[in-house]
Amino acid sequence: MSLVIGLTGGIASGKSTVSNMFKEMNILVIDADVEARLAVEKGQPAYEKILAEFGDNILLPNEEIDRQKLGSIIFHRSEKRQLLNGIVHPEVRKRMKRQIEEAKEQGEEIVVLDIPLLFESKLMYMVDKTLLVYVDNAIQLQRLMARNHLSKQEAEARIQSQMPLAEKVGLADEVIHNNGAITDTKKQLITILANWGIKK
Ligand SMILES: Nc1ncnc2c1ncn2[C@@H]1O[C@H](COP(=O)(O)OP(=O)(O)OP(=O)(O)O)[C@@H](O)[C@H]1O
Repeated sequence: MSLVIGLTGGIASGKSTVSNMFKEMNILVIDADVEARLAVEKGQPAYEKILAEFGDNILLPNEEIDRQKLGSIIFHRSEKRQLLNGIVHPEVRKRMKRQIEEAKEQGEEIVVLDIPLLFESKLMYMVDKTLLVYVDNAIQLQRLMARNHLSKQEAEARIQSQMPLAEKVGLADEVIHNNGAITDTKKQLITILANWGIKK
């Protein structure tokens, strides 16, 4: 069998926590955020395109793209954000597809794609099953404030800029409720995998 699982959630909902559980089970995880970083490295197709659009003042002294600077440029300018996404997203999709193919060739039966914006970017076609890591809003707020040292207001603003987790619940094949202890989260994961025919 071969199964591609799309893992998603919201900010600080517990995606990395669940992704680490997959890795501990020796299941390959492809991380969209990592691929997005690699896709804009010097020498990659997106690099020259970004320079052509944004100019070389977005470069660091080592000629790599200053992603923070780029982030601040696109933060308040949606047309620039769309332009950048139009360059980077197709490359990320290509990289992930290539890795899925390579993994299958090497006999991997299960591959996880960790994609924070799986539903927003409508990438469901890339996976066989979708798995959402859900937390209640109050816990999400607490964990985000603690992890990123944010005020309540800052954390709320970040959560509110995303598609509500409650809305994502309706789109996912399976949901892990990550409100409780990590051990409980792990149990839910094992049950879901068993439902999908995967024994770990
Ligand atoms: N069940 C849990 N109990 C207690 N703390 C948890 C639990 N799950 C996750 N956390 C903590 O909550 C924070 C957010 O979890 P994690 O980093 O896994 O989320 P994420 O969805 O990957 O976040 P992001 O997409 O924002 O990087 C982390 O500090 C993590 O250690």
